[in-house]
Formats: sequence, structure tokens, C-alpha cells
Amino acid sequence: MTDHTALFETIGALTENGKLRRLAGAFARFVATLGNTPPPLLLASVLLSELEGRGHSCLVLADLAGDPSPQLGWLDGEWAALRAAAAREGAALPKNANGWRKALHDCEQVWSVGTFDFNQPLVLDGERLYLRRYWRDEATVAASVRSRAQAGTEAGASTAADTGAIRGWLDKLFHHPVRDGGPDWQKIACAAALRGRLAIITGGPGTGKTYTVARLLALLLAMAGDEAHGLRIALAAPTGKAAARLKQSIDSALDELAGRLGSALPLRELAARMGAARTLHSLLGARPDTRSFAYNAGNPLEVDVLIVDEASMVHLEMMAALLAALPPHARLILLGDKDQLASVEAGAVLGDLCAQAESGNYDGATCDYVLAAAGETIPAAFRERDGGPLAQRIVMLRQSRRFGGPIGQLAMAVNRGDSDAARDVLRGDSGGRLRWIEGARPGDVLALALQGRPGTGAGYRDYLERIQAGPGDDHEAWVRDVLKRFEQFRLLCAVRVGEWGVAGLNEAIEQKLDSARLIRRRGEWYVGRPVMVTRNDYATGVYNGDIGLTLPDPLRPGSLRVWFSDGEAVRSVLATRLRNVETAFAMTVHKSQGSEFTHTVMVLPPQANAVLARELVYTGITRAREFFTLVSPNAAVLAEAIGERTQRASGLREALGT
Ligand SMILES: Nc1ncnc2c1ncn2[C@@H]1O[C@H](COP(=O)(O)OP(=O)(O)OP(=O)(O)O)[C@@H](O)[C@H]1O
Repeated sequence: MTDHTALFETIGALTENGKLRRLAGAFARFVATLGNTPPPLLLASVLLSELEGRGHSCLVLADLAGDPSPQLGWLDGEWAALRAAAAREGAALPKNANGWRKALHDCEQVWSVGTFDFNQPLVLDGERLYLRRYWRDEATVAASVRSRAQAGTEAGASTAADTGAIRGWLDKLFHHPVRDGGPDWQKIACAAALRGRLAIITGGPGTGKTYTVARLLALLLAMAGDEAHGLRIALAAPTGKAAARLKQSIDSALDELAGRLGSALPLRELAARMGAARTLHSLLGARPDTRSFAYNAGNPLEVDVLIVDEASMVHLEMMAALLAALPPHARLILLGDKDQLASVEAGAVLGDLCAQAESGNYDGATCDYVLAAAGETIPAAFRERDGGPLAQRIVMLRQSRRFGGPIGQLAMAVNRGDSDAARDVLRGDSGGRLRWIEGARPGDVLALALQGRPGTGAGYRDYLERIQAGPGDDHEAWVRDVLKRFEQFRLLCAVRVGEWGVAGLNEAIEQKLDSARLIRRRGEWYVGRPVMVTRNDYATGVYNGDIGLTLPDPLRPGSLRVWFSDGEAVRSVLATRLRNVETAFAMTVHKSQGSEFTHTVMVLPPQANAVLARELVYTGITRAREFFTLVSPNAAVLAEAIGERTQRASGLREALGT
């Protein structure tokens, strides 16, 4: 047995250079304590742990046999250094995936699926190596999605009377004609969702996912007959903000429908009965200091219908926990934009589930059913004889209702990977919705942060001046107004470090606002400081991703509280009680998911890097409600980013046959 001096020295050097996280080396050391550890296993363990930190749920052996550098953003011979270290220990690394599989299969720390299980920490499943936890989560998601999708097809044999009733209700619920002459995918989504225990409605911003799901709820109510009053419906989303938005949109859609349909359906009663939308953490009953939830397979959620919005942000572990806790009879309805960035944590579940959503792949039975139940003909381009059960459960909405202007065109060009078109749209908008600052200097970002650009509102100046104007008589109304104004403008960065990253820009913006006398920095906390919570904190009730603003405590002069929106209400926490927060004038595109701002500014770094890819650019652009400004010190980086795709290693697509 070797002590792996050469390998651990190289791992240590890469860690010092920021190429590996500390945990990767620590995990490899742990694996080495469990038994004989040939160099290939040590290398695989380091890389697997590193990839997990970058959102991959497994290590694909073919990548290991080739060169994993692209996934790791390694450019400077890091992989060659690790190989050389293995060679110094006298080990020749396997040349192909098969060789790696054989080498790993023989290790006592690895469980090869299908053999006797000793609960080893690593799992080898076909061409992939997993940390056991992710293998188990992926297996749970695959099995649950498969059985829900299948159950749907079997349960789909609704009677002709049912189908006729669905048709009647859909015609009442969807009274606007579609504008592009294609089929009404919203109607199709509702009809398809009624067929089974799983429905996935995907689409870009403003394609009507919430509009559709509100009608789906009405339809479920209508079809439940005598049981309608007992139907238990829950709404959830990965973040508090997304949950509040979901509830607000559904309530107003149900209210509008109730006004139009009168007493035909108890829609207002339904809205009241549903209660607030919850974060997934709270829905599942997250418990401090443990990964387990109060609701699980042994203690399932008490729901008949669960609607989850912003599903692209749901990571693998959370999706596995959710599916495990959902009773078999319940319907799960996932809403989300499959083209957005995947979750911060490992997995790309919605993207994997929706891998074939563009092409539809509906089988004959679905097409017949949709024609009968929704009166819609699925065009030939979306038909396929054997699309598989999951394809029948997914509907992609294709027409945006509020994103048709230049911002929508830009988002679509980016999504298609057409960087020429993206550049033309950015340069060609004369209406002021879009602006591209090419060859930008840091001062350009600071000027935007201070006062926006003409015609778009006043950057951060607006909410800070409102703070300075003071609360007047109604403190809560003032807090709400300040929070609302802060949501008008946001600076998003592609990266964290450097002059063009979150850290550098937050510091520079604070200085700028301080010298403009809009804030008065005194230590860490000051009036007007926006903060983002970086870790769930059950004691104070704030969660990862929550954004709050620091304001004086009205009851205790001299002390500061941080206020958060809580749906229509506001709540506050003493500033000094918040430990895991960071300043949020600039935030990453990743963390902005689920939010929209009137004017969004996206800052790209001067050089391409591993995280800069099409999904990130698309997500940044689609955070803009009315105005979008792109800031890039090096114009070429935009095309490079659009040309890159984020590929997360996962076995889910294969397991689901998507
Ligand atoms: N069929 C339709 N007829 C009329 N208006 C519609 C229709 N579908 C959607 N809308 C309107 O378009 C707007 C966007 O719809 P909605 O908010 O449901 O989209 P979304 O896909 O949920 O957006 P987001 O990605 O922001 O969550 C809303 O104002 C909605 O009322």
C-alpha cells in the first residue's frame, strides 16, 4: 500500500491554487482510510467530489478516460499534473471507460450496482461513478417519475363523458384565441395534466405557466364533482420570493376567473382554502441540522394536488425528498423554464426531465385524447409513435404574452445559440429597452448602479432617497415602498471574484454610494445595506436566497433591523442576529433565479470561463421585466458564452429514456 505522497502533494497544490475545493482532497483522504486505494480510485474520488461541488451528480467514466478539464474549468495542465503524480506512484491510468470501470469495480470502497452491497461510499452504475447519496437520490427520482408517468397513461382511459366535460370546461376557461395560429398549448397542458399523476408545464417567461395552472386548478375542481370541497391543494416553490409570486399570480387569476364564471365553481373559496404558498423546505418540514424532513415516505404529505413553481431551481436531493413524501395518489404539477440555469446544488432535474420537450413526441393515444378533451390537433411535427410515457406528461408553452419585444427576441436568440442575432438585437434596439455597453470600464457599472440609464428609473438612488425621506406616519407602508423600489433595479454578475464579479462590484458600489452620500458606511451594517441570506437559518426564519434591506429599528433608536418581504406583508430581524448574509447590490445570476426586476443589468467578465454559458446569459436576460443592459469589458465574451452549453453529468436522462 502506498501513502500517495505524490498525489496528495499535487492535490494540495491544486487546492492552494483554487482549482480544487478543500473537501475534494479531504474526501479522497477519507476514501483512502477505508482500504487499499490504487491511484485511479484516489483520482476518481477527488474529481467526483470536485464535480459534485460544481453541480454534477456523477462522474462519467468516458470523461475520466478523456480529459475532464472542460467540466472543471481547468486550462493550465492541472489534469496532466494529476496524471503525472499518479505515474510517479508507478500507476498507469486506464486508457478508456471500460478500463476505468474494471479498475473501480475491483476497489473495496466501490459498490458496483448488482453486486452484494456493503454500503460503500462510492457507487459504480454502468458508465458512471457516484457518491452514494446522489446515486440514491437519482434512483428515487427516476423510479418515482417513471411510475407516475406510467400511472398517468393507465389512468388516462377516462370515459367519453369525462372527456366531453373536460372539453366543455376548457372552452369556458380559455376564451382568448391563440395569436400565432398554432394549437393552444395551454389548453393541451390542462387536458394532459388531467390524465395522470404527473404534469410538467415548461416554457419561457410570460408564456402563461401560471395562467394555465390557475385554469388547471379550476378544471380539477370542476371534474372533482362532489369531492371538490375536500380537494387538498398545496402550492410551493424553492424560494420564499418565488412562492409569494406564485400565490399572488394564482390568486389573481382565480379571482378573474371567478368574476367571469360566477357561481359555477367555488374558485374564491378554493383560493382561501389553499392558504399561502410555501417554500419546499417548509412544506417538507425541514429540521435544523439534519438533511431529513418531517414529511417523507413513512409520513407522506397530506395533499391531493401539489403545484411546484420555478422547478428548474429544484436540486436533485430536494426533488428526491419531494417525490418520496408525495402520496402515490397525489398529482404533482411542475412549472418551470427548462432553459434556465440549473439549481445551484447538484442536479439538473427539470432540464433532464424536459430533454425532449421541444419536439413533444406525443403518441397516438395522447393526440386522440387531446383532440377529444381539448379540441386541439397536435401538429405532425410534435407526434411520434413511441415517445414514451414521460413525453405524454410534458407540455411546452411556446408563445410569450409579455416578452415579445426586444428583450424577448434577445432571449430567444441566445436560447437558439445564435450569437449574431443576439448581437444585432442588442445593437439595433432604438426604443431604449436594451443597451449594450461594449468595451465597458468599471466606471460604467458604477454610474448605472447610482442612477440607472435615462428612461429606466434611477438605479439604486431611488430606494436610497426614499429611505432618506423617512417613514412619515406609516412605518410599514414606508418599508414596503422601500422594498418595492429596491426591486426595480438589480445588478447581476456572471462571476463572484474580481473587479467584474460580485465581491469587487459590491465593494466599489458601496464606495460610490457612500461618496454620493446615499449611504453612510459605518462598519458592516448601515442603513440601506441590501443583504442576501446565504444559508437557511431556522432560528430567525430566513432562508438561503432571501433578500432584505437594513433600516433603523423604529422601536430602538440606534439599532438596525433587516426587513424582508413576506408576500404582501413584511417582517424583520435584528441585523446583528443575521450571520450568514452578504451585501447584495451585485448578486450572481445564479442567485437571481426566481426574481424579476424592472431594469436588470448583467455584467460579464473580461474572459470566458467555465460557468459562462448560454443558460446563464439566458437566465440573466429573462430577469428583466422592462429594461435590460448588458455590460461587457470585452465584447467577444458574449458570443463565446452563447456558444457554450452547461452540461451537468447525470444518469437521469438515461434512466428515464429521455
Ligand atoms: N391565454 C392567455 N390569454 C390572455 N392572457 C394570457 C394568456 N396566457 C397568459 N396571459 C397573460 O400573460 C402574462 C404572463 O402570464 P404568466 O404570468 O402566467 O406567465 P408565466 O409563464 O407564469 O411567467 P413567469 O415565467 O414570469 O412565471 C399574464 O399577464 C397573463 O395573464
